[in-house]
Amino acid sequence: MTSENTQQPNPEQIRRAPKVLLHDHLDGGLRPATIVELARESGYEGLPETDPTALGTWFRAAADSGSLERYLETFAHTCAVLQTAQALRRVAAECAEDLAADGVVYAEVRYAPEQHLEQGLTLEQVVEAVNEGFREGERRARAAGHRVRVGALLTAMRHAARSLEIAELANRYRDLGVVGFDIAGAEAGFPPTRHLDAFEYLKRENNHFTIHAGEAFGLPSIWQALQWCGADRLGHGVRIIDDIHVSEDGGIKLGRLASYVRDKRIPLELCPTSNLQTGAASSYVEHPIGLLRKLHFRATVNTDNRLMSGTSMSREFEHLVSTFGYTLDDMQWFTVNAMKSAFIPFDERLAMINDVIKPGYAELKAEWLFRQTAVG
Ligand SMILES: O=c1[nH]cnc2c1ncn2[C@H]1C[C@H](O)[C@@H](CO)O1
Ligand SMILES: [Zn+2]
Repeated sequence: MTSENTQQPNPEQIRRAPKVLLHDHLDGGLRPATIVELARESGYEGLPETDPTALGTWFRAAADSGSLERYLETFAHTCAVLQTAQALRRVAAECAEDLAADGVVYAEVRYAPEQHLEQGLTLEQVVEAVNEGFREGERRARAAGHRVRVGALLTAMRHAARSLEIAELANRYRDLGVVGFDIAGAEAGFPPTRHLDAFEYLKRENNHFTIHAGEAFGLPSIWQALQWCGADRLGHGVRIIDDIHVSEDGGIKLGRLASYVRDKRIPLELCPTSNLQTGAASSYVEHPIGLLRKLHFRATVNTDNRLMSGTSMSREFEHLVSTFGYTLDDMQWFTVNAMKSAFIPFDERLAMINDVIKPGYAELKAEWLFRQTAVG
C-alpha cells in the first residue's frame, strides 16, 4: 500500500473536507423559504410559487434554459425581495451559515449593490447591511461548531454604466469586509472594455478584480478581460478550452492565449453545474474542467448560484468525483488553488492553507488509511 490517496471520498467526507469558494452570488443563493417570507413581508406579489419546495424547483427549471440571458431573468425575483437593510442582512447571514454547514472555510461572495436601491437604500447602506450579515452568519456558524470567513466582492452590471462608481465603493470598503470587484450580467454585446475606466482606477489603487468572461462568449472576451482590463481572475473562463487543441493521436497543443493563462497561473473560477444550465458545457463528462485539471491550469471549483443550480460546494465536488474519479488529493488540489487565488493578503492565505486546509485533508486521509488497515 502506498501513501498516495486513491480513494474517492463519499458524500459525507466531501462535506467535511475544507472547501474554498471564490465565485458565489449572494442574490443567487437565497433559501427558498426565506424568499417566500421576505416576499410576504414586503408585499412582493410576483413570485411564481409560494411554497418553498415548489419555488426551489421553479428556480432550477427556469435557470435550465440553455441561455445565459434567460438564466439571468430569474434574478428579478431574488433582487425584488432584497431591497431593505434587514433583508440583505438576513440573507447574508444565512449565506455564511449555509456555506459553513457545507464545510466551506473561506468564501468570496459577490453581489451588485446597484440592484438593491429600489426602496431608497444608498450604495453604502447596502454594503454595510451585507457586511453586518456576513459577520452575524460567521458568529452563528462558530456557535454551531463551524468556522467560515466570508469576504464580499462588489459587482457592477456590465449592461449598466455605474462600474466606476462601484469600483470606488469597493475601494472605500477595502479592509472593511470588501475584498475586490467584479463585473457580471449578459456577456454577448457587453465587452469588458466598456468598463476600462473602472479597471484602470482599481489598478491605480492596487486593488483586485475578477471579470465574468469566457462563459457565454469565447476567447475574445477572455483576451479583453486579461490583456485590456488586467483581470486578476476569470469568472468562469471555461471557453479557454477553445484555444486548446487535442489531435486524433491524443497530442495536446495550447494556443497563445491558453498558454498565457496557464503560464501566468490565471485562476479560472469554474462553475460546472451553472455551465450546463446556460449551455456553456453539455455534460459533466464533457466539461472542460477534466482536461484543465490534467493540464494543471489554476482551476477552481465554484457554485455560481446555489439557488438557481440547486447546488452547493459539496454537490459540485460529488459530481466531479463521480464523473472524473477524483480523490481527496484532487479535492485538496482544487482547494489550495482557490485559496492561493483569493483576494485576501498573502500571509492570511498561507495561514489558511497551512493551518486549516492541509490539516483538514490530512485528517480525512488518515481516517481512510486506518480504515484500509482495518480491512486489510
Ligand atoms: O454566471 C453568471 N454570469 C453572468 N452574470 C451572472 C451570473 N450569475 C449571476 N449573474 C448576475 C445576476 C446577478 O443579479 C448579478 C449580481 O450578483 O450577477
Ligand atoms: Zn457568476
